[in-house]
Amino acid sequence: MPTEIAPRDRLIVALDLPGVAEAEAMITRLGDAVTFYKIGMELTYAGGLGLAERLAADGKQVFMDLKLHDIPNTVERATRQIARLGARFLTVHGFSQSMTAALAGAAGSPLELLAVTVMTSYDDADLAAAGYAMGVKELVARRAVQAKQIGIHGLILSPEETQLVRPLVGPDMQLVTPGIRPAGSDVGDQKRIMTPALAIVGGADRLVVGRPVTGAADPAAAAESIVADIASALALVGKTNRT
Ligand SMILES: O=C(O)c1cc(=O)[nH]c(=O)n1[C@@H]1O[C@H](COP(=O)(O)O)[C@@H](O)[C@H]1O
Repeated sequence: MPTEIAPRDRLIVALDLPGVAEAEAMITRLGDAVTFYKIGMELTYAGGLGLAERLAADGKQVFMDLKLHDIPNTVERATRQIARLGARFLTVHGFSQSMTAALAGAAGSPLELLAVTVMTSYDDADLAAAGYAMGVKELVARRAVQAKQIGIHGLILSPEETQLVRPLVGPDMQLVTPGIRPAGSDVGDQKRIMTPALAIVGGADRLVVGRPVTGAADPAAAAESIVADIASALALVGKTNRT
């Protein structure tokens, strides 16, 4: 059965910062406002693996966003190493070989895999330029179904596709959406975006938010505001208890 997720645990803050000292300072500023952190490529390449282990040991939930994609042997062995950190989530690009290999590497560990469908900075024109003969929605749907068939635990997609994808994958896959922009915040390089409340109303289980929190004058207040939006949106749709 799906378990309850508190509104606060639905906010994942992306620690896209240049070093461990900056990340630790941000974590201190955020305090109890944030329970779930994402460590991506920038911080990992700046020595962030130890921080991931410390955060997990301190009781925070950790999402390693390393977007694995390589030959199956490499993906499987890399996943096995990452599983030792104590993180909850790891991203893998939504290609069948990589998803299958990552699942093998995570076997026997509590690590849950999230398949990246189509980056939220991409639109139909970007896919066409990369040689794809289908648009964003079609490719997200195709990769979502493949991920489900392979046994992947959840998906990274934009909030624009959650309503399309949920019926394709059933109730148990976690739909995790970056591309979150509170009203009035800078869009930056994102192309498929939505506010926190609308993303939750549309069926996102968890929201990944970086710059609107870490770049705010008061990051803890920005996080609390998003958590409040999530709680209101959940109340609106009467959905407090599903994953
Ligand atoms: O895998 C991700 O987390 C991810 C996938 C995607 O399609 N788009 C996307 O923005 N992300 C990540 O989500 C975060 C979004 O950050 P902001 O745009 O600053 O809120 C960044 O850490 C991205 O690496």
